[in-house]
Amino acid sequence: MIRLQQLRFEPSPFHQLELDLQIGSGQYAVLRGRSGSGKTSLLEVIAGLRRPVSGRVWISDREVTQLPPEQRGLGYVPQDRALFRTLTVREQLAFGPTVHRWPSREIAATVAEWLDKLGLTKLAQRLPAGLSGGEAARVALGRALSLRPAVLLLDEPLSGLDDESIDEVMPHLQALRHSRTCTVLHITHRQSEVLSLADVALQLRDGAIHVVALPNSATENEPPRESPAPP
Ligand SMILES: Nc1ncnc2c1ncn2[C@@H]1O[C@H](COP(=O)(O)OP(=O)(O)OP(=O)(O)O)[C@@H](O)[C@H]1O
Repeated sequence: MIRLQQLRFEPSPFHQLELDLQIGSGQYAVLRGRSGSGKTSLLEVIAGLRRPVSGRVWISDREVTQLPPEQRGLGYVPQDRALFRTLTVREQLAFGPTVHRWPSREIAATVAEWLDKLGLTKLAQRLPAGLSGGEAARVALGRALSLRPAVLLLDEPLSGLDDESIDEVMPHLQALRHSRTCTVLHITHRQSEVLSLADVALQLRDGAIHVVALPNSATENEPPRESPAPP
């Protein structure tokens, strides 16, 4: 669950806004907004990388507004993916659990699980420089998921990918949606990603987060289990 209460943040003009939002546990929310509307800044506030001017951030029934990023229980895939240049694919996935001092057997098991789920096992020894765009996107996803976060923040996870690479990554995002194992907030410019993935479609516009109606095709089999609070 992600809950934002009367959230105001820098840079200007966003410090004049008060954003309210609730995304229910296990829901996959897709947020659109014009370039420069503040989507990345909002994700950074939720992740703890940018301090809000005022307001509160809740993750899974726990207020995290004052907590550093690593104590918030979330995974974050930044827009540029920011893979570690000198770490292999296996080491990227092991990074979070290692920093959090998981037992080595548990680290090995979770890394093996995510390498397998994301189709990365054969690439485990590769460095990021040797990866295609679709492979790098899957590694960034695996690095964020290996800590089993309650909340996953995805900043344009398919940006810069050609159609074939999108087809390669999309099934993993859809599997994540259907697994209901974590609450996802996914930023995009593309309506196609809303239609393929969203339980909840949101738009950042005129200083507020609006809930956008989804065509039946996106929800016909699986209606959202909980509606976000009205903005
Ligand atoms: N550290 C900063 N200092 C000053 N201005 C900033 C800073 N970071 C972002 N901005 C500005 O805030 C505005 C919102 O940026 P942000 O990256 O959050 O928008 P966005 O909706 O994610 O855009 P895009 O879709 O193009 O990625 C932009 O005008 C940007 O130039």
